[in-house]
Amino acid sequence: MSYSYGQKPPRQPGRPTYLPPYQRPTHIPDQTSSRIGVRQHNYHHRTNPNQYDTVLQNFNQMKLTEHEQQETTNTGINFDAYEDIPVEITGSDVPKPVNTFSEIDLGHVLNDNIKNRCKYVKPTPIQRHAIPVALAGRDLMACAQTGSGKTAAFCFPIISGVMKTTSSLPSYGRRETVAFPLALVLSPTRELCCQIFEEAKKFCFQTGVKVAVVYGGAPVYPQLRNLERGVDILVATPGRLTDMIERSKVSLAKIKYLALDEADRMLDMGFEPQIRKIVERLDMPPCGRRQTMLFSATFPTEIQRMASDFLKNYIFLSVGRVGSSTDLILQKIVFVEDSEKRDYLRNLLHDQKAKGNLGKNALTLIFVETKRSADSLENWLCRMGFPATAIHGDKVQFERERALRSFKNGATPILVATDVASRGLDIPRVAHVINFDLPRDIDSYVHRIGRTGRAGKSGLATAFFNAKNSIVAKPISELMKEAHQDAPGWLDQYAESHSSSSDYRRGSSKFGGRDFRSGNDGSYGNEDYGTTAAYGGNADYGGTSYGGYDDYAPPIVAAGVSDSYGGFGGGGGGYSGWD
Ligand SMILES: Nc1ncnc2c1ncn2[C@@H]1O[C@H](COP(=O)(O)OP(=O)(O)OP(=O)(O)O)[C@@H](O)[C@H]1O
Repeated sequence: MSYSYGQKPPRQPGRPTYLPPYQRPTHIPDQTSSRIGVRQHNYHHRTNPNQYDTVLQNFNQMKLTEHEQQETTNTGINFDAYEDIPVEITGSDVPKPVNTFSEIDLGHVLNDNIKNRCKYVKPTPIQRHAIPVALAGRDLMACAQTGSGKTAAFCFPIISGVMKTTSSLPSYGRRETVAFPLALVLSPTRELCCQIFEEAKKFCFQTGVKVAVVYGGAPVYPQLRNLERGVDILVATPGRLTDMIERSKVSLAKIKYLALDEADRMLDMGFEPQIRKIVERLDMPPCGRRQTMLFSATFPTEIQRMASDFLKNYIFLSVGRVGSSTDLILQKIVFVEDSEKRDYLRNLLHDQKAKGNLGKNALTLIFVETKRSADSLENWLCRMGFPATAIHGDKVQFERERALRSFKNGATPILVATDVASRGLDIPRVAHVINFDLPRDIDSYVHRIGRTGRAGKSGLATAFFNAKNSIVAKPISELMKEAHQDAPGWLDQYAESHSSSSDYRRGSSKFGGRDFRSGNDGSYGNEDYGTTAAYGGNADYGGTSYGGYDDYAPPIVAAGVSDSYGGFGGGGGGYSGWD
């Protein structure tokens, strides 16, 4: 069955036809496109007819100027966007937040780097709260919205702590055969690992602190050579790190600081055993003798409970509702059947290009579900004349890096990606995220759309929805409303029809909005975790969510991995396909 966009989709009798805001004729005349073939008269407002248009107008006012598009520094951050954000801190003896970097004793050189190299004028809310907690030596579980500066929030205290430690240690006089880092930062993907490494190097300039990186898919010898020169802070993906530890190239015996970025991903099904091995069964000092910090934008209750094994007397900090998206991202959801997605996408991209309403240098990131569909969509886009490239877990690392580079520098301003690019990547000019295929859980959606609207800038996120995506109808609708955006009425109808089914998971109140130790009774700071009713019997982390995310598939030996391990004389054994 086929129908044109804007007509009532099948099997939802009574649903008002939804017309996306950018296609509406009123208020913003130049947003209407004949290309997309919308029947404008079909649109009926549900509640407040102007609400969505107002958001769009706001977006247009906020949209990236060409100057902003080109800038690579962070002076343009819109801190006002974060000022009235709700903050929840639980735990005992919580250190006071700060308002400025100069209030924090990070040391002269690091402060200088923050100010002059990074051009950070003042700390973001997560930094204001997390840095004092970390500097006080406390363990921390921290959640804050995508693009709000979590990397610096864990890097600054670690660098500062390492600087104090290294000054009392002899400097590396010769090449070491075993590296003994003082700090370990773990991240789930190779690209994120490289990004954290680059950020950390920038922060460490002239501090004397040595940063190194190890990640899968890349030749192992250059990484080993760097380690031999000495390393204070090691940024790593778990697979390659485990391999290096088992081959006695790295020892964790001197670790004082452990940070897990995207911690919920690192501890979810399939990956938890590998993290547990690194943190609990190799030579890492135990909980209490190291400082542990976990960061993410999403933190399901069940994962919080698991993560608490790695922490001692920790502080839970959430800035913004955990798992929420920022108001800076204008979310649009359009009903498109699978068979019509490509046509819709083509028209959308043509339209975007013709109007230039996202800025001349805008980058567009398109998420699909599988590696195969990433390749296929990339090919199709290129055939249609769009400059596109693709990134996914079946590409060898060289191809992945090349694709990302050509996207970042604008040579191919369209990137088709699987979830391998959904978390953490900070690409300033991403103005539009398109969920060509919606993910099956709301957390992935939050991370994906979070590739735009970063560091106080605005962004646009469009999702193609059809009946197959009913599982996320309710959480997306809630997320949109929470971000003061109008979810279409038909989405709520899908949400209602689906909410009673057994595989529904993660309504907005369920997936870690607060410290799991708190329970529902507000008894914050309960250290004996007596209020476990908050997570007991929680079935919302059901097993259906992870199938299909091929880049995050549970451990398998990927082709690229065995290549890169050739130099070690064989496969790494148990090395996972997820970096
Ligand atoms: N205090 C600050 N002032 C200005 N810019 C900042 C500040 N802190 C961080 N940034 C910038 O904000 C951007 C987003 O930061 P970062 O990548 O750490 O976000 P994040 O919270 O880790 O996001 P995600 O959840 O997607 O991983 C980066 O470009 C970073 O340089």
